[in-house]
Amino acid sequence: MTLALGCIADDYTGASDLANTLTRAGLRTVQTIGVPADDLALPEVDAVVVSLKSRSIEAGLAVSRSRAAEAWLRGRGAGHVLFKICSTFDSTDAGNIGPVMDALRADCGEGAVLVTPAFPETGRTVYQGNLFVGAVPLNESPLKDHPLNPMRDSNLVRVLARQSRTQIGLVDLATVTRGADAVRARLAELAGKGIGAAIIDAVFDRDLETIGLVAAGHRLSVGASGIGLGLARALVSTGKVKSASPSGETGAAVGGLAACLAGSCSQATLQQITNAERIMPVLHLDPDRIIMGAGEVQRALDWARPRLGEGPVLIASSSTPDQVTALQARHGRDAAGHAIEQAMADIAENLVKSGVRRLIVAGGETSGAVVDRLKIPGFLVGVEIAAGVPVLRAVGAESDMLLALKSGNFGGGEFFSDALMLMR
Ligand SMILES: Nc1ncnc2c1ncn2[C@@H]1O[C@H](COP(=O)(O)OP(=O)(O)O)[C@@H](O)[C@H]1O
Ligand SMILES: O=C(O)[C@@H](O)C(=O)COP(=O)(O)O
Repeated sequence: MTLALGCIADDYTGASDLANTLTRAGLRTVQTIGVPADDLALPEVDAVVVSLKSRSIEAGLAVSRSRAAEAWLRGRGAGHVLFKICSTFDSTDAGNIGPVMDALRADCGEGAVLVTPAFPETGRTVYQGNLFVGAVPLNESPLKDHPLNPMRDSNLVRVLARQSRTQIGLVDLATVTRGADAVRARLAELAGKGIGAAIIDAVFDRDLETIGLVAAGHRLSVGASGIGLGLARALVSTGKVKSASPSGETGAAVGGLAACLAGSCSQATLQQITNAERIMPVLHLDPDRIIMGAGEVQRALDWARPRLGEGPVLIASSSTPDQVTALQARHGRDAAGHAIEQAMADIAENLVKSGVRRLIVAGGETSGAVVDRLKIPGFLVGVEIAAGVPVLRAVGAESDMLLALKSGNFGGGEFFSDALMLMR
């Protein structure tokens, strides 16, 4: 297998979002959990997305895991590696976008790396280096209240400069609009000044196509699914990949019981949970009791098991920004996040033992904890439920399962019922 494109995603929902985008753009794509074991049977593909849970861990660990993934991808022929980050640039001043980018850049000897989280299909656009989420700048969006990485600066040149050892430049929209040669000239100018990375503006998919054409001639890029779209279209239009029509199939129906877990506290997920109350039983966990180890997991299982035979259930730890802040003040941000993620993983593991084979998880870190606990080594990408969220079929796992890993911010108001309709 010689890969046309190698990808390293810093969380699992982000990885399935990218795998979905690449698949829809005609690349045969598989999503792996971590660096694949030698004996994992992978189909013949154009792109592999290695999913890491490295967005919110210590920067040194994120770097070493990302480099291991890069080595594996380059070893399979990937000339270009995309480091997939969140479309809302989720990170802190300690990292991990800057440190990982610096390390991958040093490994491949890249001049100036193109960086953009733009993903217009989901309302993420970048202008003059400022990230917009829908109609508002990042720092006015719900991401200002993210439980792990509150985003309070919209200027990505500044944000990335605080995390990286290299200077950060800007390739503005006027340059992108003039086309690929203008972008190449600007990048060369920045690299000549010793600037190691540039935020590049993008508002429409056509901007990402221009960026993809340029990036495909480089060894490394950093961004969200939008730049993945640009790269995929460039690989197809230049004949490096023969476009495969996305089958949208994940094989035979798996049947079995269905459940939903929500650990995301995003505004979108909170609304989706409220709407789900109309169509399925919903249990709201008590986060304090989870952290104190007070039997909350057992309470959830005792609640869920008798109901599962009747139809899907939803178990949520999610709370409003004020409640999240208060909980973190009582227990600490990392301790609270970790304990709740592990409780979700405990619940998922036991639900699968009870026969759940169709599982929807809302939240990137939450999905990471759940998928790790279920020891799923990889996924095939199926139909799209909502922009950035496909149905996934587990490969190489103990149980034949369908999953949907939803980024906290993605999906329409009826996401849970939309997903269940497509997961048979
Ligand atoms: N009620 C709560 N209070 C505080 N933190 C919570 C609560 N519920 C979940 N969390 C934590 O918040 C984080 C949410 O992150 P994540 O799952 O990545 O969601 P998103 O996709 O919205 O970023 C996780 O670490 C999760 O354990
Ligand atoms: O790019 C995106 O927005 C998503 O693919 C993503 O990374 C989601 O992260 P979470 O919101 O933490 O799930």
